[in-house]
Amino acid sequence: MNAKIAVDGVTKTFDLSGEPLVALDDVSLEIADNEFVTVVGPSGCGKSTLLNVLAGLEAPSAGRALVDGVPVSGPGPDRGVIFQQYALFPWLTVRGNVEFGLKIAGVPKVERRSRAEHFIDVVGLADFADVLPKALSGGMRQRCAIARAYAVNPEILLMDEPFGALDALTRVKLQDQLLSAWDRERRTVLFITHDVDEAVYLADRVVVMASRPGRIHDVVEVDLPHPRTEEVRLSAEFTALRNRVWNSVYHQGTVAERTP
Ligand SMILES: Nc1ncnc2c1ncn2[C@@H]1O[C@H](COP(=O)(O)OP(=O)(O)OP(=O)(O)O)[C@@H](O)[C@H]1O
Repeated sequence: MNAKIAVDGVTKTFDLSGEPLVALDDVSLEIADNEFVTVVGPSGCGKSTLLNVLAGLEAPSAGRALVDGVPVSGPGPDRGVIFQQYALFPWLTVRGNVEFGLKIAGVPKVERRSRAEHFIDVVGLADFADVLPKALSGGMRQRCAIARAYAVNPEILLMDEPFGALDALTRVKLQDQLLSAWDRERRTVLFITHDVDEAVYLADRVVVMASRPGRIHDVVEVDLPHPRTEEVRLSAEFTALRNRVWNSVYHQGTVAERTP
């Protein structure tokens, strides 16, 4: 595989009140250019730590994270990060928030405006461009955060449970919007979730992690067709994959015991 992202034997140990805590134990993973990979696993298995290492927010204790073959040494404009809590500036409008990253990147005003407009439209917020975040619903705020991340044109999107705080209906809508944005503007995506359905619906590949120590337990290829639609979501193929991932997440002991 021509890897866009490579995680090469990454171990991350934290100091927990004087005791070492192995959050990631010798984790290796390759993600191809424009691939959509989701990560699921029990609480505390190291999903966010893995994402933070790739974002350059945490340094590995051993091993390396590489982007285009270059070791990650800190955050960079090639990687857009979206967290569960939409970190919008409350004093800026939707347009102002989306333009902010472009301003920092030194993009001239006219281009800033047209790029922001384009991505606000992509996430379906055109009618709310001049509204402050306090007047938006949770789902709209998260769409604004996604537009902001997309606008700076990062090659990689690192998303840490971006829809975790939303109700089920909004979540499904945002999954569809994210996928249609991804169909139009392909990116390499690493997307963390607790939701097995979400993991399967969005992904080309689902990585299942296990805890204590945090490690990769299973990798499931998702060969469902694109565009993903309600028909795909309700198909027998989707259900079979979902059951497979569910068993891998919730019956890890059983699977491991069967492995010689
Ligand atoms: N800064 C830190 N200092 C000490 N321990 C940490 C730190 N960050 C994470 N940990 C520990 O590392 C382990 C993995 O945490 P991480 O947040 O990566 O898991 P997670 O799979 O994302 O969990 P969740 O699904 O609950 O968000 C946990 O046991 C956590 O307590």
